Amino acid sequence: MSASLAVEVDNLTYTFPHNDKPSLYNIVLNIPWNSRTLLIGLNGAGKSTLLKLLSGKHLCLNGRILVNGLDPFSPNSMHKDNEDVQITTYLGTEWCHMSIIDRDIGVLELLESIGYHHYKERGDNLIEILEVDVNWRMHKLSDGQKRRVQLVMGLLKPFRVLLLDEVTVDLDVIARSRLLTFLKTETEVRKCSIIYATHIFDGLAKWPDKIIHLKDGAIVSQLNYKADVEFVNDVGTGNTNGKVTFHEHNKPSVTVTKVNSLHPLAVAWLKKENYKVE
Ligand SMILES: Nc1ncnc2c1ncn2[C@@H]1O[C@H](COP(=O)(O)OP(=O)(O)OP(=O)(O)O)[C@@H](O)[C@H]1O
Repeated sequence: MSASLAVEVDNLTYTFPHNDKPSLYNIVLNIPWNSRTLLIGLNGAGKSTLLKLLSGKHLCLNGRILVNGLDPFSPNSMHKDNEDVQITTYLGTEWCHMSIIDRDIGVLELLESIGYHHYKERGDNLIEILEVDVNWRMHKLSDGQKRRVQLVMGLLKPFRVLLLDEVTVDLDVIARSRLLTFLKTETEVRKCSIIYATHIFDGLAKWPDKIIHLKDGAIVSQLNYKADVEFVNDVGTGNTNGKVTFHEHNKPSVTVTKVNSLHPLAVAWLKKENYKVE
């Protein structure tokens, strides 16, 4: 089945049972294939609720949601398509807290239990990117190492639509940057799209195609990244915290001055971790 858009949402309003107020209002979204969308918003803005609805975790009663042309709540949407690709992969909070990751179990055993042999080439690529050692035992790992194993597991099967709800908080900057590069390449080389909700913007300057700002359950702004956003040097003011200027009738419609950040230093240090300690 071939859907012309990765995700289509029309007039979606969602209220949790026993809540008075909707958590999402009148959401309209058209996400094309081969795209990367960032969701930005304060705590409680509705990012997770939107991703959960797209993943079929909640039933949408008001409005229409199609992911790969299918209602995500219908059982058909869970099936793989004929290229052995999972329609939706949702990596969010509950997934982060799965109990298996704290058990006394080896990484290889864990991966084999979810089809490592079937997806061996992709699995080995992810293992290398996320620097996972298949001989590790889960209960002896740090939080970040556990998350890296989990990401290998979560991404082992190719997806059509990946919904990421801030799952990179535990990763060091190198692992995060390699993961983001892997995901970007995925959307460039095969038919798939990613929607990523995050509060961490370091290293994302060249990543998205689209940025969506959610506020109190509503989409209040959207930018098509390439056309709308330009990074400029801040000449003369000495401002190092960054300045954003909105231009009403121009393209790009937003200019962002380059900012001072410790992110490049952290990347440089961690990339050459094989220093000898004196
Ligand atoms: N299970 C639930 N039952 C009732 N209300 C909920 C539930 N989950 C979320 N909400 C409400 O829905 C609104 C949106 O929450 P949501 O978790 O989508 O925000 P978010 O943008 O993901 O926030 P954060 O950045 O903190 O993760 C909030 O007002 C929240 O209180």
